[in-house]
Amino acid sequence: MAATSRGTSPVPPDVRPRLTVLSGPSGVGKSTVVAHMRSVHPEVWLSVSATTRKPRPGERNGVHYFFVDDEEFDKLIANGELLEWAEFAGNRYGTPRRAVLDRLEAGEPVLLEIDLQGARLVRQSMADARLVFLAPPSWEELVRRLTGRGTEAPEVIERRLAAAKVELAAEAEFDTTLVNTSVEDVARELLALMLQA
Ligand SMILES: Nc1nc2c(ncn2[C@@H]2O[C@H](COP(=O)(O)OP(=O)(O)O)[C@@H](O)[C@H]2O)c(=O)[nH]1
Ligand SMILES: Nc1ncnc2c1ncn2[C@@H]1O[C@H](COP(=O)(O)OP(=O)(O)O)[C@@H](O)[C@H]1O
Repeated sequence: MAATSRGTSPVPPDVRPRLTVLSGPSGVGKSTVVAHMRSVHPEVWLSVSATTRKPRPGERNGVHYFFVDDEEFDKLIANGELLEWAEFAGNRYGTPRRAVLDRLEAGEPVLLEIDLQGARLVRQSMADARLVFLAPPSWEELVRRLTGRGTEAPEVIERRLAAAKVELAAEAEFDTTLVNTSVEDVARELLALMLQA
């Protein structure tokens, strides 16, 4: 079982953890980097978003996302249960508010993996959040990764690449950029950032 008790937390006692937001274009490797970091440090907590997107093969409800329909998503918004939400490439995604605030109040580092619009909303509502941009080594490599993943139809890939152009242009809004050349290196750097005061 994953270690979750405070005793196994990687947070040094004198550090007050902040909210870290990891963003970057579709296909850059956000999920891969986060999965690697959590395989090495299972005690690091990652917010699980709600989405109206259909699950991909292997994705599990409550683990990768909370998969909901449009009506349920409307209710989450109406009840104020989302810290932020955005529409991305035809689906809606949102961060459940309560779980994030509980973790921060408990003094644990919190990681959100969300899109550019969500990152901007978090910056507005939580001024001390740390925004980390995950960049591809090159545009060609981003196209290769998104296409090579093989999870989206060609027209969905086109929408995501169009969104990627917008996202890449927003890099300067972030506090830090990490270039995803080596998954292991980036995962280590991301954890180090999360544990910084
Ligand atoms: N604003 C916002 N974006 C999210 C949330 N959860 C996931 N996303 C983003 O939605 C986009 C699409 O996610 P997904 O369909 O899983 O595709 P993938 O990230 O390319 O594998 C990505 O940029 C995610 O980071 C959320 O709760 N809020
Ligand atoms: N550093 C890397 N080098 C090579 N391929 C990578 C790297 N990081 C991720 N990938 C691959 O790129 C594809 C997209 O990664 P994924 O984590 O799904 O991206 P995102 O979550 O940002 O959409 C996957 O096939 C993944 O295996």
